[in-house]
Amino acid sequence: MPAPGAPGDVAHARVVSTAPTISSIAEGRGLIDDIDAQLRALLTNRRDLSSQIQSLRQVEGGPRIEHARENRIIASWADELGPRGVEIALAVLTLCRGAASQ
Ligand SMILES: O=C(O)C(=O)C[C@]1(C(=O)O)C=C[C@@H](O)C=C1
Repeated sequence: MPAPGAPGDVAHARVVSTAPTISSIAEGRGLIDDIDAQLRALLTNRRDLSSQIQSLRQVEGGPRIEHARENRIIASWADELGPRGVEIALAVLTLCRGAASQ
């Protein structure tokens, strides 16, 4: 396993909520819609970066999938969000690398 901070390591920093206190449903929904748009943009960037990494590894003769790295990623999501975090991590990985069997 890579040393903390080394390439390949997974950040485990705890994220603290910075959500403001809202005074109406419409305000809250507006903020949620903004967050969802940011999440989609982040996921699009993540998918593109993941695809480039997979291609670089394959050019070097390696496998497209790296299970040890995925396990560290899943663990970081579990640390932060519990069992639902694991589900999200698996969905993110499926979005970014397709089905694991490919
Ligand atoms: O970090 C890598 O080595 C990647 O290829 C990226 C990524 C990911 O999307 O997080 C995708 C496929 C690998 O199995 C592991 C992780």
